[in-house]
Amino acid sequence: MSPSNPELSQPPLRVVVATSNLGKVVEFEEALSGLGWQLEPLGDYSLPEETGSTYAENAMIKAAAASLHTGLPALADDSGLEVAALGGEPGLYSARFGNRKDDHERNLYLLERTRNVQDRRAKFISVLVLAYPDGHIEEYRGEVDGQLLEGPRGVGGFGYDPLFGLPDGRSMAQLSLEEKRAVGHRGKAFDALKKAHAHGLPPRPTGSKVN
Ligand SMILES: O=c1[nH]cnc2c1ncn2[C@@H]1O[C@H](COP(=O)(O)OP(=O)(O)O)[C@@H](O)[C@H]1O
Ligand SMILES: [Mg+2]
Repeated sequence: MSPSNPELSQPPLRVVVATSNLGKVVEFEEALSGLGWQLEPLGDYSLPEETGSTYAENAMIKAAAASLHTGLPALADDSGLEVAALGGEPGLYSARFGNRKDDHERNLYLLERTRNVQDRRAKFISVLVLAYPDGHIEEYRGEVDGQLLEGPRGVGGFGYDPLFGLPDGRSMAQLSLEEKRAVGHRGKAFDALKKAHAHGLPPRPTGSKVN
């Protein structure tokens, strides 16, 4: 390591993971290992309500609030499942679909709502927002197409993963963390983020844009 290289002499970029969803925390850590960032937990801080009308707005609300609270850059994800036969439901409201209380109940409700439905097309969408304390925002999006299964398969992942079928016949819950990152919506959004931050990018100078 040459001390004359300013990038290598920078301390690691500290980034707050602005989610209280444990499934997402695991995926953030796995996906970002290798970037050299120091990921900081959200701690006791409660994120504001998702009052936006798009995934990007919701992710921005969460990331900006966490960044303001901590004085550090903060990374948030807003994501959802869109089922073609339900006109894109649950979409933005995936986390509270049918007012069901947990992932298991929401999956049962989804199966109920799609019983005897022939068109099983579904897609997962993730939007990641990295917000800096000075108000600068970066946004990355990823999507994956699949088929709603007739019943749950697999025990990995979280949320609707056991009901989300991939072209190879497996459900998203049957993939390892690495496999889900390679084909999944959040993994694709992370790929875009990592591409923009390749070369061990140091904290961005105020006012300039990274992507
Ligand atoms: O990778 C995924 N697999 C399965 N379900 C997911 C995935 N990503 C998001 N979801 C579902 O969509 C919901 C999106 O939640 P949202 O991003 O609004 O807030 P959350 O971080 O509070 O859960 C999750 O609670 C989960 O049910
Ligand atoms: Mg949401």
